[in-house]
Amino acid sequence: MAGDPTNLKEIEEVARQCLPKMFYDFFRGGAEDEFTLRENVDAFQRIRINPRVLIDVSNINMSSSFLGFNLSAPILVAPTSGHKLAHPQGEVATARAAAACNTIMVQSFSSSCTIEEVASSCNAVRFFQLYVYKRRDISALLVQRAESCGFKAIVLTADTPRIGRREADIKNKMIAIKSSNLDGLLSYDAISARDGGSKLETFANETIDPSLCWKDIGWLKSITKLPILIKGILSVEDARKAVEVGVSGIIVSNHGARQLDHVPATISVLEEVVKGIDGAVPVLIDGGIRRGTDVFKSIALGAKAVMIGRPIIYGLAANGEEGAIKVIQMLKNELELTMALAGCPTVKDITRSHVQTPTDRFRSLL
Ligand SMILES: Cc1cc2nc3c(=O)[nH]c(=O)nc-3n(C[C@H](O)[C@H](O)[C@H](O)COP(=O)(O)O)c2cc1C
Ligand SMILES: CC(C)CC(=O)C(=O)O
Repeated sequence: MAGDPTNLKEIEEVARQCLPKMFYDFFRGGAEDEFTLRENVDAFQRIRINPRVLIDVSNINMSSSFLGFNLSAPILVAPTSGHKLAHPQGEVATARAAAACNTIMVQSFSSSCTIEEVASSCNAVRFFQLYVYKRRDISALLVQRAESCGFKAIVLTADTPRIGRREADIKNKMIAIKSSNLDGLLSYDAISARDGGSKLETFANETIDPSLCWKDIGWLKSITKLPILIKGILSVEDARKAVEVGVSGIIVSNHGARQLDHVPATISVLEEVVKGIDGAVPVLIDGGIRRGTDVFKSIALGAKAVMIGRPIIYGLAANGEEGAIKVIQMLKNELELTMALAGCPTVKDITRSHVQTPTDRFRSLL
């Protein structure tokens, strides 16, 4: 890879140089002032690791599982739209990278490659992320296609009744990402012909159903047998509701800070969400995970595993499937070293006492 990057930040820089400005800005950007975008990363840096010594760390085992599926490490690929804007092979390259690393990819509803193309590209466990459209028949059809193509879970994104205000996309007049999944079902022509603003925003707001609410989980359950995860939970109240309606897992996420600015960094609410549901279902987290130490901190605060969004796209842009593999491998290598240096030979050995949060420091002063 150009410049031989040694960390995810440097891969982002290679990607920036490869990508047209409109697409780099779309991938990188957050909502409005990007306060939460910075917080997602900064909040990890306010957490300290408490290492333990004189523990045999000659063998580090990062293997983990989620919903009964084995993972080589507790790191999954988050759903992100439009991978062909990053690389001509799009999500097929991403899926192969996830498979090569023995992890799970969540394919976006707004993917450039179809559900069927991704399913036939490799033999790996895949989940499907769902947006519920005003045209429920379209969303139902995509769920059925995913189920018949062997996807193993539906990830319902709950934080996008409308798209957040992403000012770079507005300035750049961002195109509406063409999702092949919608070929023959919806036309982009009317939107492409419009002037001004982000066409992605116009398209999303015209299609996504803002009336989606808790009772609709019943509808989703009626059309699929797959386990359902809810993505976009930031409060204990909503996490409890998700458990009440019978989901199989929760994803603490603020959509990579692309929806509502000034919501908390995901890592700062993880622990209360996990405690609030008392282990009823497993909890994943995404947002700002850029180092193996971030994965370690997330596990210590109760996540079953993490998901990564932008870094995968940057890897793809920099070097296709190999680039995405490099991203996952880098994080895995960093996690492995972190576990060794912190005295944790297995993922189960990572406990709450291995980290110190700002709240812990405040309490110790009282
Ligand atoms: C370019 C981009 C596209 C995204 N597309 C989707 C999407 O289609 N569906 C979804 O649920 N989340 C989407 N997300 C949010 C991610 O799933 C994830 O929550 C976020 O990227 C995690 O933060 P990180 O990028 O800091 O790792 C997208 C994020 C980015 C950056
Ligand atoms: C089509 C969009 C809503 C995709 C998305 O989730 C994002 O860009 O964050």
